[in-house]
Amino acid sequence: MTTAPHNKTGNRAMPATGETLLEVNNLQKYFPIRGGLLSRVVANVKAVNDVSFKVGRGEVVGLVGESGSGKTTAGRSILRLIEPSGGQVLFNGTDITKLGKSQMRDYRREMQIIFQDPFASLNPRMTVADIIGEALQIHNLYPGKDRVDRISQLLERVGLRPEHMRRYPHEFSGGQRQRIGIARALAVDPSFVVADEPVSALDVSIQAQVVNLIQDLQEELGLTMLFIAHDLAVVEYICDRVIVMYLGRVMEIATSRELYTNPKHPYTEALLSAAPIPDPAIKRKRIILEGDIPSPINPPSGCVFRTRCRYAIPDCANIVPELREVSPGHFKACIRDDVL
Ligand SMILES: Nc1ncnc2c1ncn2[C@@H]1O[C@H](COP(=O)(O)OP(=O)(O)OP(=O)(O)O)[C@@H](O)[C@H]1O
Repeated sequence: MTTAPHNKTGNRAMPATGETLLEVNNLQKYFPIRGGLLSRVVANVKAVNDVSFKVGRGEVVGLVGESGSGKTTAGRSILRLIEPSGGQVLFNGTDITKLGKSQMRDYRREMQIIFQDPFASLNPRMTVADIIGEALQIHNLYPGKDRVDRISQLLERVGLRPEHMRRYPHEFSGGQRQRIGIARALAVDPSFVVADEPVSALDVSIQAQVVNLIQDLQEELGLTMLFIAHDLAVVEYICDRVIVMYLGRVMEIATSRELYTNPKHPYTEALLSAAPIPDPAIKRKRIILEGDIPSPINPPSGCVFRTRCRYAIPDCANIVPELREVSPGHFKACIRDDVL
């Protein structure tokens, strides 16, 4: 999306209830790299490294960062679509990383995902009714004729027609497929949804429609959402608060408004400087981030961003900066307070 439409609701600093639904503590996901004849672990890709944050009930929190910063891995680890290597994921106060398969079932219903790629994420051999109905069947919801009614309702709610349920994914455009993916995620009435770059694979001309649909559904159903994106304009529009990630770590957390008007981390400053600004009255100097994101196999010592940071000082190589609150609700992981 090149320009962000006006936020209809205004950014809410805190969820309406102020109650925490999701609490992520020191989440880690390492992918082992094996080598040699015995296929031993020779290194680890530290995709998510010590990530902590909270999401309030009804809140929409953005997770942003360049490609490779660990956003998708974090989202999937939280849902246990992949197993975290360490840390806690408290959902409604229960650490779901400790649950067995059957106990996890009830939580799976509560926690759903909208995938990034609507072409890869829908089984081409299943009809739309089977795709949307699969989770209903697993969880024994809306049995018998109610199931068809439920699927019809969901299709209409996402802007498709009930008769579409007999068709196959290849008969739909990218935007329509993502609508099917949204209907699938919402079928079981989840309270929490991870939207993993839900529009980035879509044609620019239809991205705003799908973002608007997600926002309308979020408000209507009171969903709690983790909205993953690398496009800051989308995040500013839809999110209450934003978490900025870089190389597996959290760099900054703030309300959307605060983050956009008053970034406190050099990485956020650089990301924002590269984003298009819908308001011509706001001027930003473009900061070029030199080089590529380093390898998560062997991340820089100290602050992982220091090798690309224009404010780095020698201490940044030695100190892993803690995420600390620099003003109410505004957190940053940077040892320098004198630059931003
Ligand atoms: N299964 C895997 N095995 C090994 N490394 C992986 C695996 N999945 C992801 N990674 C690595 O983990 C790091 C984080 O990847 P991830 O996809 O979570 O980042 P991202 O911020 O979501 O990026 P993108 O926007 O491109 O999806 C990358 O370096 C990636 O190569």
